[in-house]
Amino acid sequence: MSAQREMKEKNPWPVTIIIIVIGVIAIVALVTVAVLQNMPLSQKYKYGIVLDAGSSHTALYIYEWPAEKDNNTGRVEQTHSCKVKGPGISSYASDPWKAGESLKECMKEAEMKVPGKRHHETPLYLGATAGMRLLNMENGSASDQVFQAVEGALQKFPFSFQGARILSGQEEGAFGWVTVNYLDDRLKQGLETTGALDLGGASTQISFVSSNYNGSESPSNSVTFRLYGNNYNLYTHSFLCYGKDQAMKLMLAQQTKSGPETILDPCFHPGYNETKSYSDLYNSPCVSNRKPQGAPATFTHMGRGNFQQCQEVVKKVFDFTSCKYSQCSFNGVFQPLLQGPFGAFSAYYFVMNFLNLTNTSIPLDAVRQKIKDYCATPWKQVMAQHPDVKVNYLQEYCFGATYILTLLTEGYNFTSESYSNIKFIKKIKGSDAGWTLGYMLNLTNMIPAEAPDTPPLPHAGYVSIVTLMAILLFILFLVSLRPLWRRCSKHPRII
Ligand SMILES: Nc1nc2c(ncn2[C@@H]2O[C@H](COP(=O)(O)OP(=O)(O)OP(=O)(O)O)[C@@H](O)[C@H]2O)c(=O)[nH]1
Ligand SMILES: [Ca+2]
Repeated sequence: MSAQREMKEKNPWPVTIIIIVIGVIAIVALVTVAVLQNMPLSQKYKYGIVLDAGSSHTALYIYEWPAEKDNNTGRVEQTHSCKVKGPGISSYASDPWKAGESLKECMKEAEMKVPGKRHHETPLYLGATAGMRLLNMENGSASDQVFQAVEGALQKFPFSFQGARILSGQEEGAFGWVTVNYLDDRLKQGLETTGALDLGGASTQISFVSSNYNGSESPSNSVTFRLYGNNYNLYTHSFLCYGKDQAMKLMLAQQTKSGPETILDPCFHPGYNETKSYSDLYNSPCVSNRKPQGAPATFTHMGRGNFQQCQEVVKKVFDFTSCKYSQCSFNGVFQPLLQGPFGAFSAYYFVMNFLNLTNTSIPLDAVRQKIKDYCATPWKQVMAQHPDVKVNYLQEYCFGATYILTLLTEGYNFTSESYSNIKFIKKIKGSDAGWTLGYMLNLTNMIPAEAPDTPPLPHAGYVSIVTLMAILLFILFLVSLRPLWRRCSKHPRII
């Protein structure tokens, strides 16, 4: 018995095994804690809603981003959009209450799409563009009443309403540029940026970074940003009255100067024949001062379908005569040298997509030929070929395409070479191109001025290093116990 006990006491292995077991448990516990602590929490999302109150219609966009990554990059995505039925809010000037009512259907949709528990913290913004700019110029109190009606309607929803306001042309252009470059991940990576071309119904914007522009030549066209640690000096200009619908009014005003009863319009298809009212045509501040005296109530709008002649009329809506700067686009507006790739959206896309002309590697001459053939197609044939396209859109593609080509080449000075730098786009990675996302990112401070600090190690690397260090420490600990074992085995203690 006593010999057996002596053997046990001489043998240090049971102690060693206990130490090893405790050590292994400690390592497992350490690694588990490290892994759990660093695991992303179950994904929770935050939301933001922006209403784009454009001249032709209003659209609602819902954006979503992971709750812990407000300050991070390239993570905000559009999850839903809703097109408000009816015209833009500026068209309700004589019945403002209806402007508010018109938004309710899309707002109810937003209530369903955003999880209930996030409603009260979800910011809701309404930004109005050129339609309201024109109404405000024409009749300030009517514009105030429309805003009152719209605000009243939006406040009834459970979101955090942040107000409704008119965006300046600079803001509209700059936020469109931010959207495009944010979605393309160009800002975070400090890559060459993409210019933005937006063609709305009542105004159009051009925004790009040009290395020979520092803002000094025409300060009103300059917007500076510091985003993710990079400085940007953006050139931007918004041409009020040069959106597709108002430009058409300018073009028709050219043709009705003398107050004729009939016009044979080269920008409309042969066989097109509609009676239109002079007061409707001249109802906007873009043309109201040009209304011919003593014109009849209506005119017959007939189509001729001649692209070259259409180009001639369209050119007349631009003023190329005066420029007090080193270089201009048109109407005496400064524009630096075009630079880099461009994304062209809204009506640029609608029109070019309809005509299968979104591929800009097609030579400009071939593009012109295609538009020429399309314009010359009889109206009856066009309608028969596109029975499911809204007639209001269908009748305007000939003018739309001619206007786009003229604006790009004669207006902004794109050449047959630089035309291929343009991409006609609708969406980027699932989000619509337009000013709304950039507007929300700005108002929620979601783009930091400085590049965010990133952890020096990726998650897997961090876990491996912690594990390795733990094992190493444990081995060191065992080694440090060795003299103790030796002593134990040389001088066994006998109880
Ligand atoms: N073909 C076609 N045209 C469209 C469509 N949606 C809008 N448009 C037209 O394209 C032009 C520009 O539309 P938007 O970009 O929505 O213009 P907006 O935002 O209302 O106007 P702004 O306030 O000037 O920005 C207008 O003439 C619209 O009537 C569409 O789905 N198809
Ligand atoms: Ca717009």
